[in-house]
Amino acid sequence: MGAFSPTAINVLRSSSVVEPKRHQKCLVNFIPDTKFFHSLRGRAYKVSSWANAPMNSIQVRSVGLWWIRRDLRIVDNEALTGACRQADALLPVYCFDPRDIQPRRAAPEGLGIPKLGPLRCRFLLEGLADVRREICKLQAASAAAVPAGVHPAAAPAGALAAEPVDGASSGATAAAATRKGESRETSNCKSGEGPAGSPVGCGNSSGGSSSGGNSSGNGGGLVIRFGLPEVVLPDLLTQVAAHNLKLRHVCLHHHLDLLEESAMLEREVAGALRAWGARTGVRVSVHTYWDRTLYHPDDLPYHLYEKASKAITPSPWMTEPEKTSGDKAAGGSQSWALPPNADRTRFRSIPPIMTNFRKATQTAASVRPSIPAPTFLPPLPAPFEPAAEHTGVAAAVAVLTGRGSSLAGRPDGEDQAGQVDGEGAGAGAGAGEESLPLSVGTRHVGHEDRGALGEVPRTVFEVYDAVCARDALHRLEELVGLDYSRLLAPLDPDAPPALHDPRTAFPFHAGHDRAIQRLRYYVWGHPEGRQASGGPSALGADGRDVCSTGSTGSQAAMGFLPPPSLLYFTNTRAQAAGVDNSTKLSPFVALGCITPRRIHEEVESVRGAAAVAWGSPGGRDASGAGAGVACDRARGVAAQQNHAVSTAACNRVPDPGECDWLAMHLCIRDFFIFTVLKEGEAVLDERGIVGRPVGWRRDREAFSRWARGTTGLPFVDANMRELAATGWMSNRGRQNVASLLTKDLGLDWRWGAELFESLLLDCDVAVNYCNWCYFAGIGNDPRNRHFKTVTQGIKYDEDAVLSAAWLPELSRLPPLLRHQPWTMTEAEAKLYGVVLGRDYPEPMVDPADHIAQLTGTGKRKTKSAKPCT
Ligand SMILES: Cc1cc2nc3c(=O)[nH]c(=O)nc-3n(C[C@H](O)[C@H](O)[C@H](O)COP(=O)(O)OP(=O)(O)OC[C@H]3O[C@@H](n4cnc5c(N)ncnc54)[C@H](O)[C@@H]3O)c2cc1C
Repeated sequence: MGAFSPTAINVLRSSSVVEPKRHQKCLVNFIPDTKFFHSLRGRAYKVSSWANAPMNSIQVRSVGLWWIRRDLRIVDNEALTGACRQADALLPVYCFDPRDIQPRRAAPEGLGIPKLGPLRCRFLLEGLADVRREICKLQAASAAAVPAGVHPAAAPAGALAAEPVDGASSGATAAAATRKGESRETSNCKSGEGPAGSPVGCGNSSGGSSSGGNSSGNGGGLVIRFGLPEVVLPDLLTQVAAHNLKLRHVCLHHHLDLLEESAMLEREVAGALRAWGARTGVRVSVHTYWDRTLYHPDDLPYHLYEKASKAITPSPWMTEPEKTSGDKAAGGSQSWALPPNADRTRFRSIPPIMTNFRKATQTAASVRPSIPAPTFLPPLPAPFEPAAEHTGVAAAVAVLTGRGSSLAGRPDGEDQAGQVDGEGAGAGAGAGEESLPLSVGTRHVGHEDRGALGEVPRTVFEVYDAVCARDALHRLEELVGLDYSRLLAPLDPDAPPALHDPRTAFPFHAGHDRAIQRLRYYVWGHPEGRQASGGPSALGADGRDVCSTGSTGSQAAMGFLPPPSLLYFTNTRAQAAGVDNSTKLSPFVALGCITPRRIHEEVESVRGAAAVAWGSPGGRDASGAGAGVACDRARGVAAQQNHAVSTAACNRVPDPGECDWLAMHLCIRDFFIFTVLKEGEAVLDERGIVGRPVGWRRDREAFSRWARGTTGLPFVDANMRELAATGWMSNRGRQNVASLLTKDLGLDWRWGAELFESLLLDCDVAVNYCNWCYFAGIGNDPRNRHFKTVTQGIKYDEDAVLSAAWLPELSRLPPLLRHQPWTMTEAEAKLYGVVLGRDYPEPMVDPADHIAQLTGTGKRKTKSAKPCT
């Protein structure tokens, strides 16, 4: 008798009593044959054979739909936590939206290159594979934690209790037991995780056969689709509704993005889901969250800004936004009618000068604490739950009916065929039970029709093909002179991640754990965050490790653990080369692998330890003492924070000032984002934030030399080639190449911004376009940012490490000549075998304009730290 006990079978049989209002759910599943009946309100329904109902699935009444955007993490994710809170099932969905990948502007006005270039696309695929793995682990752990006989959604974490398959308690037990079995199987993926952290048997990203999944990737995880979210999401819900006939409530949870283009998309998605709800009678609600900044928009000290910016006249772009009935952001204290990305008036008082913003904000606002990952994930709803064709419930159905376990359900939310009175079942979106349209179709859903989760594409080229962006990719390749198919190996979930270019300053792969590892390495000196690949920092002309403060693996093995790089942050951040000269956290932040507030938390805990070590919250006391004596205390504080501080790290406890320096940069990032919220699309406009017309040149040839790194100015060229090949460029490099493009070549700054947008691993449209506006002189910063690029190179890449790594044609030259090859004498040219104009281009602009008198090294004075005794 399969998994059902005789009692359960009796319950099943007796359940077919027709009582529409109270036992709708029973009607759906247990009326023996198709028949018409009338509800208490007089509506007539046709109900299909119960054998066709989706009996092998746990029927859910509410679904939390987590629309994953730039929040590829399960820790500190309010959208995920919200979606889990009151749902029987959780449906995490990621959409490759063609609009995020295709060009921002078509040629010839724009560059016609993909917004999402291949390097960041690859980083995104890694991030997706990582979050999928994390979800999968948590799903497995949640299923394993559910006691037999309890629907997983009824387990802790506040999920609403959901009923198991109607009346079939032992059936539910069987289902739960099956889930347990599955979870055991899938939880193997934890221990079986390969060296790359790749999933094994967890619905792996290749979609290949694995112990926990099937070929459609139904071993758990998230749904991955190509298409417009406003179309994809309702379609998925239609599938869910077809298999969950008791579905009453769908709650969409997502983080907000920036700019009007995103606000519009979010409105469209909410509208499409509400329309779907109106058609199907399922109540739809929408909850939005904000995670883009360190400080939450609700917490900013607007009153202080008002004071600071009394004299400011609004820019010509500042118009009142149309008031719409936006969704109130969930999560407590939202006191605004519109979400932040749709309400520019709210940010009117954000000071135009960054220092004013930073000082007021850091003085008066506090950072919200991060939130942990949910301890429990509701299961995926049918038909996306792990394959259950052979589960106890399905087997019992087959036995009872004498038929196979083929399924039927609502084939399509729009199909109201069973509603013979023609009354719109969904007329009352948000209506209660009575308006739920009952099962109508008799379409048999075979195995091949089960919801496939979808796979993480193995190559970036699959992504471009799927969204018709191959031509755009070719244009990019032509522009930068690279063939990305040679640079980017496919993602292999069963192998360690492909090696980066050994010259890269960003030798990291996406993922939350990797972001945390990097953060802890940087601020605490945790050795596991040290990367094997040293980047150009290891390539100093004299063999010296110029910027990196880390140790090699063998040094670590000998007990020489690295001091935290944070110790040197103020000194090294401005440097143009090196892995550890700066945190390298921006790509993780941009993709949402980690939040700025999580970084801030770690920095604050270091500050706690540092303040103790230095004997004062402000850092070193006047005598310069205070370090060594307090190392033990520092260790104690760190231990309380669950950090093992290495002896070497303890010997070099950072001055709290270093912590301030890092926190300040996170605040600078906020400034750009809030400026964009204030100024809106103006940051994308040719005339920029201040609305100033400038006659930008549109010389393709000149732009192409800049993009390929053949301007003849080695510091600029090395940076541009590094960007094209690795997706990374230091802040120093970005400033110099932007200055050359806008101030010396006078080329349209938006071309530069578009190329950066496509190539940067850390591209954030607000930060990128705002920075470009500033360099183009059309931001609202009064400073004229015109750089002497040759001098800058000598100052911030003293040993010409970058040119050595990226300009092989100059690598034979000594550092000073690598910075200024045009100064070679004939004898030197002969000696080194380099002819300007043949091996390396003549400078596009007069190099004399790029040389200033050097006034120092440009490096801050290194603070000495006393070792522990
Ligand atoms: C023309 C131009 C374009 C830029 N485009 C981007 C972009 O698309 N995305 C992006 O994140 N940064 C951008 N930046 C800012 C800056 O270059 C990078 O944030 C920084 O280089 C990232 O390296 P890091 O993580 O090691 O930063 P660190 O120096 O270690 O700083 C820590 C964090 O502070 C923030 N931060 C530091 N400097 C800045 C800054 N100038 N502006 C904003 N945030 C900052 C970042 O989140 C960074 O991760 C741009 C700068 C310029 C000049």
